[in-house]
Amino acid sequence: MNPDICRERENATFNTETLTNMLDGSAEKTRRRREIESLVINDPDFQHDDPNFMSRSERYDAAVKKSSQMIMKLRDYGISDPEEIYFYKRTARRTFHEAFGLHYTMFLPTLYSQCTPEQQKKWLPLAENFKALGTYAQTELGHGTHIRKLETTATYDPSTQEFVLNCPTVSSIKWWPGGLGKTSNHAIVLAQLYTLGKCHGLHAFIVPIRCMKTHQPLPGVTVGDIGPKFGFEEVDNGYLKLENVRIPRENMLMKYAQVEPDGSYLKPPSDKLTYGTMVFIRAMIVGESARALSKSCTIAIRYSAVRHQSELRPGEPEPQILDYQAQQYKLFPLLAAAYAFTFVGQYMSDTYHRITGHINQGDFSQLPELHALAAGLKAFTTWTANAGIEVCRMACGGHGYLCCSGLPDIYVTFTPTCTYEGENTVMMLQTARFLVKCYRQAREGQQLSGTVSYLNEQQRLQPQPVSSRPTVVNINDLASLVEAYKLRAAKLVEVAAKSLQGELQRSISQEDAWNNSSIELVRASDAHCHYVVVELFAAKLSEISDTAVHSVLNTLALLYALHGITLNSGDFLQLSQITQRIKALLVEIRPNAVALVDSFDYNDEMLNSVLGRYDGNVYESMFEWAKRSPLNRTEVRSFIIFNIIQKK
Ligand SMILES: CCCCCCCCCCCCCCCC(=O)SCCNC(=O)CCNC(=O)[C@H](O)C(C)(C)COP(=O)(O)OP(=O)(O)OC[C@H]1O[C@@H](n2cnc3c(N)ncnc32)[C@H](O)[C@@H]1OP(=O)(O)O
Ligand SMILES: Cc1cc2nc3c(=O)[nH]c(=O)nc-3n(C[C@H](O)[C@H](O)[C@H](O)COP(=O)(O)OP(=O)(O)OC[C@H]3O[C@@H](n4cnc5c(N)ncnc54)[C@H](O)[C@@H]3O)c2cc1C
Repeated sequence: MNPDICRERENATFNTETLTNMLDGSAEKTRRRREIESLVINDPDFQHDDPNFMSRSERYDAAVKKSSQMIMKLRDYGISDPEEIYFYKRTARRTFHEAFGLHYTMFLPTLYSQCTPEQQKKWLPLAENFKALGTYAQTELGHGTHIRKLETTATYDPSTQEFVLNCPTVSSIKWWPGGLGKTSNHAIVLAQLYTLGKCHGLHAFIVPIRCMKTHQPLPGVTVGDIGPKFGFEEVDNGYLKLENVRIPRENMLMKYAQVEPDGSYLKPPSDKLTYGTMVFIRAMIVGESARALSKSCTIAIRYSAVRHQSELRPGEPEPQILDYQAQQYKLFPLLAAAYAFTFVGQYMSDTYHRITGHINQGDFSQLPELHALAAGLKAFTTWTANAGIEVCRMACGGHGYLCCSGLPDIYVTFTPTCTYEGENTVMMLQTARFLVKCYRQAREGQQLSGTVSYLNEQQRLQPQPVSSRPTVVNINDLASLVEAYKLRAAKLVEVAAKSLQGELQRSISQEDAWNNSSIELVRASDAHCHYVVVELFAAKLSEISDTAVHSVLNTLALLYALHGITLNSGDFLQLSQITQRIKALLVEIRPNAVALVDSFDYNDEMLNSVLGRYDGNVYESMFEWAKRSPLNRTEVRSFIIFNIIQKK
């Protein structure tokens, strides 16, 4: 064990196991999670070479094999709890996505949430036993964001009681769905529904695309892989062109909307229920932001504890780079964000399941807030985590740029979260749409609830416009900082609403006024989400009984909130002493930095990083890893070229 990293652990002021248990929910949950992870770690079937030593085709084949092995093994172990399945798969896939990922994350959830009981009876056994292997095909070459303009059509033919599916143009070819290219034999296809000559907008259909016996594409189906990407090399994101493909009427997901045998259309309680799977994934992505950022912090902070470089004081030994204030200022606010997002991810998941429970009982009243919250927090946390992973990589110097550091793989796997499941700017504008509506309701005296109730407070404090009120912040008191973030959010929502109002008074259209206020609208959503994160972090602290853990997390929460103020100082009165306070907090956090990342409890296999190894023996393992590179399998490779050059 590296002596530096041993010393770091000896210096901690709290018990990492206590914090790990808190993050898991209990000591028993920690035990069970580790037990499940050890099933993977100790399984020779999952000991394979680094995918970075493989070609794209080899990586895809290995991913399919791993997905298949996981299915068999989970069955053999009798593991069926969704959270335990997630622990098992997360350990097995390490930093990469799995070939059957979309089947689990979107195809199955869509069947669960949008099939009638009769349809579930038919499709769930097929899908849960992987006979029907599916994906979620919504995006087309011409449209990803603007789904109301998707062009694929499903036209009902009452004479045969079938839908006829077509991609009428090049731009209507389905493009991007994960697992579509080579893996899936079915797809949930989002298409414009036409019946009795009328278009009823986007609806979801189960479309067989490959033969379940031969896996060959079915008649009328052109399908394939879209080619190499920035990352996601294990995933066969694909294209799908449908030409007069006929499916039975029963293949339209009819829990909310129906087409009768004669072609008559029965509309849903809300036309946004078709969008439900997207809200689910957005909500879950918030937790993924926390995991990607906490892994990156674990790697960068452990490495910073064992890396010695440069000279702090002449003549003294090279210090640990973690002792540089600049290094701390890079990493510790990200560590704080990783904890903040861990708590927000738990809150978002709980809120999603609570509200969808009400929706399943027919109460749709909280759907707009769920959509706005999931959209905003997905954008806010992925943008922060995405940038943070890069900071962690660069904080590791040259070795961070090696694949064996784990950081490039974490980055290229995580970065599309800012785009897929709703491009982040578009998501922030969706949240702004909800905030402006709530602001107007508050001004009319309506009582708001949930995360926007602060907009009522702002009205009671009239007539002073929020923007004129001084932001007096007690920089040592988290409650005071929460208030500052609340005031900032209220102020920026008011600024955005007034910008819209001003544009409208210039008698331009609502749409143009909206577009001309987009900067203020996105800033208002960002401020709202930032307030929600700080508020939730503070609320979580009130649940912690262990004084040592409470103290270290309180320090992180203060750092997160104060650092956020310095990043947005234009919105707060730049309090000069904040920088000094931040420096003092960095010093406070320094002895606990390694223990704080240890508490995330990532085992080396899942971290997949020679820099972030628990034992800190980075150089030895880097050298061993490099020697395994395929290029090193022969001592001399292109001697023919050398000979040609030498002959010249
Ligand atoms: C097992 C688990 C593991 C988890 C582990 C996680 C890891 C996960 C790995 C996954 C691996 C890759 C997975 C990528 C998979 C894709 O990327 S799938 C494709 C994703 N595509 C998108 O997200 C498209 C984004 N675009 C949209 O959602 C819509 O076009 C927009 C932007 C919301 C606009 O929709 P629109 O119909 O034009 O609506 P708009 O006119 O803006 O608003 C109309 C009203 O509808 C409301 N509305 C809009 N959308 C919604 C909605 N969804 N709900 C409710 N209301 C809504 C608006 O709020 C508005 O309400 P009001 O203000 O009128 O009251
Ligand atoms: C790795 C990966 C996996 C994916 N998996 C799937 C999948 O499984 N299934 C599936 O259906 N799709 C999938 N997608 C597609 C993904 O959902 C879309 O790429 C995403 O919704 C963004 O849409 P777009 O590509 O059309 O971007 P665009 O909307 O064209 O974005 C381009 C720019 O236009 C801006 N813009 C667009 N509209 C507005 C607006 N109204 N106001 C202001 N700015 C705007 C955006 O902010 C952005 O800056 C995947 C994508 C990736 C990268």
